[in-house]
Amino acid sequence: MPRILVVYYSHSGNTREIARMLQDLAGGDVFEIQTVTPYPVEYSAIVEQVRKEKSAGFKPKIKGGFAGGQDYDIVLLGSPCWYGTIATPVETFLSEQNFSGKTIVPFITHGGSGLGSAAQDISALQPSANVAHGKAFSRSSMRSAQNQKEIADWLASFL
Ligand SMILES: Cc1cc2nc3c(=O)[nH]c(=O)nc-3n(C[C@H](O)[C@H](O)[C@H](O)COP(=O)(O)O)c2cc1C
Repeated sequence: MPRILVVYYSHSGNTREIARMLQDLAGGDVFEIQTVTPYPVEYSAIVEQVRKEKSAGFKPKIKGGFAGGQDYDIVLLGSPCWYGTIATPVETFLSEQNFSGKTIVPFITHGGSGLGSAAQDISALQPSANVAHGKAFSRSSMRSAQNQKEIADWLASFL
């Protein structure tokens, strides 16, 4: 049985919900990435703040507490889609960890963009990991029973 880590960042709860479903089905450990300074709750405020941060190349500081990158075989890595890719706190996390030789499977919740460039951008930050294509979850349909079956089938395809 592979050793599984579910690690994710979630601002408004969607990615957290998928992370919980994955952990229920696949088992393993869970780690939630949290920023030191929380982002504003209001949607237009966070969208504007992140837009400015990205154009300035700013990476938010995250809370510590995870040091076990080499303890797992499969890392299910969850993020909201922010501007067509993984959220900046996930970029910070990846830039601080070592998942070389490990398999990273992205799962992304989004409002219409799908996976965007998540897999390529994760590979750029963890060049020695095997990064799978991953799975996108639309925030409007992620709670459907159909989706729950899809999640179980998707996990069964690589576990
Ligand atoms: C800063 C920011 C940027 C976003 N950019 C995109 C985007 O480029 N494409 C998209 O489909 N959704 C985008 N969204 C919507 C989120 O991906 C979507 O609501 C996601 O499910 C939120 O996940 P969470 O509840 O785990 O934070 C953006 C949301 C935020 C806050």
